[in-house]
Parts: sequence; C-alpha cells; structure tokens
Amino acid sequence: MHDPTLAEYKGRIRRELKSRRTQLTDQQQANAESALAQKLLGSLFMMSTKRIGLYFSCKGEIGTFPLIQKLLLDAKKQVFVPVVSGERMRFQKVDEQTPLLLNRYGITEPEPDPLKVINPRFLDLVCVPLVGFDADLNRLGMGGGFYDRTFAFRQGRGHKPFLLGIAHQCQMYEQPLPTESWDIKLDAVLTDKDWYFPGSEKQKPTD
Ligand SMILES: Nc1nc2c(c(=O)[nH]1)N(C=O)[C@@H](CNc1ccc(C(=O)N[C@@H](CCC(=O)O)C(=O)O)cc1)CN2
Ligand SMILES: Nc1ncnc2c1ncn2[C@@H]1O[C@H](COP(=O)(O)OP(=O)(O)OP(=O)(O)O)[C@@H](O)[C@H]1O
Repeated sequence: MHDPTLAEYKGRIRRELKSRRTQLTDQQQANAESALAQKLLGSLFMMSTKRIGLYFSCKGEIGTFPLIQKLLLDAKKQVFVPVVSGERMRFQKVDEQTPLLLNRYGITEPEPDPLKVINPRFLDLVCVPLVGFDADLNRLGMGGGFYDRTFAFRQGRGHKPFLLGIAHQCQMYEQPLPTESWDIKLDAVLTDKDWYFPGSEKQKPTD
C-alpha cells in the first residue's frame, strides 16, 4: 500500500470494527457461532460442495470450531484450513485427528504437511474471514493481504471457488469501505443474522 492516508483510514476502520466484535459477550458469541453454523449447514450451498476452505477463528471472529466439526462429522465434507508461512498461505486438509498448533499470530493451524495441501483452485467453497464488509460486499481483512494474494488467480465473481465472507452482523460497515485494485470480490456474505448477495438492496438484517 503506497498511500499513507488510505492506510491510516483503513487502520482506523479496522480498529473500530475489531472493537465492535470484542465487545460481544460470551453468550452473544456462542449464539452467533451456532446461528452461523445452522444457516450454512442448512443452505443449498452444501449440496454442491465437496471441498470447503475454512479457517480456525481467533480473537473476536465469529467462532468456526463447531462449524468445522459438523462439516467433518455430520456433513462428511473435506475441510481445508490456512497454514501461513512467510507471505504465503496454503490450504491444508484437516480431520478430527489432525494435530493442531498456534501460528505466529496466535491462530490455530494444523502441523504443516505438504502432502495434505490443495491447490486453492480445486476448492468449491471458501469461507473467508473478514474484519469488515459493506453493502456492496467489499471486504476489509486483517491487512496481511493473504486472501487477496491467494485468490488473485480468480477472474471475479461467478468463477470457482465461491468466496463466502463470514462474520458477525456488527462487522457490516455502514459506509462504503475503501477498496484497492487487488481486493478479492466476495460472492456473498453470511452473518449470524442474514445472507448478503451482490446487488441486493437490503441494508438491514431481517431477523
Ligand atoms: N482466523 C483467521 N485465520 C487466518 C486469517 C484471518 O483473518 N483469520 N488470515 C487472513 O488473512 C490469515 C492470517 N492473516 C493475518 C494477518 C495479519 C495479522 C496481524 O497483523 N495480526 C496482529 C499482529 C500480530 C503480530 O504480528 O504480533 C494484529 O492484528 O495487530 C494476523 C493474521 C490466515 N489465517
Ligand atoms: N495480489 C497481490 N499481489 C501482491 N501483493 C498483494 C496482492 N494483494 C494484496 N497485496 C498486498 O497485501 C497488502 C495488504 O493488503 P490489504 O490491506 O488489502 O489486506 P487485507 O485484505 O485486509 O488482508 P487479508 O487478505 O490478509 O485478510 C498490501 O500492501 C498489498 O500490497
């Protein structure tokens, strides 16, 4: 990023949105993660997906551990999660037996195993973490550019893999988020309250 004003602006929005989600109580967090899992598992997306990219949640992000467990045990899906090394992120297959550790950011990861790594082109659906999103489905991430770089090959919406942002409802930013040329385009966003698709006029969740 070369524009210091834009970097500062994105930093300010990131701080505000991160603080919103850390203010959620444990009960709100627990309700949100089970609502999200229920919505995703009950959706039509599940019928046509075999290989799913997900991530182990950290610090205030909507919880993904029960979702991952259900995808593996009940839905019998193949689940791949990010393993970061340097500037790279690889998607590695996990199951209930996979040994887990904490990476340099304090995020849960499987022990690196090159034999379990998949080319992200072969994922059907990728659930993308985000700090914020807006009504046009622009995404603000943690600022590492990992998802932008990993999915730069994708030609845009409608091309595989389907990129689904997942988030707490409070991560929807009321104003348009600043965008940069390399930002990936999300195909949809799912929160604990609602689904968002491109072009949908909806601004508020229907509870
Ligand atoms: N749960 C989860 N896993 C994920 C991501 C994510 O957003 N959420 N990522 C999405 O890209 C990748 C990791 N990206 C990251 C990018 C920046 C920071 C970061 O700057 N964290 C601290 C500083 C940590 C430190 O270096 O001490 C910070 O927020 O200040 C963390 C992770 C891969 N795995
Ligand atoms: N396709 C790309 N190729 C090379 N560098 C990239 C690419 N996409 C993003 N970057 C770099 O990554 C950095 C962070 O980008 P940005 O602030 O948009 O991250 P983010 O989307 O918030 O993070 P993340 O994707 O990790 O959640 C930028 O400085 C940018 O130069």
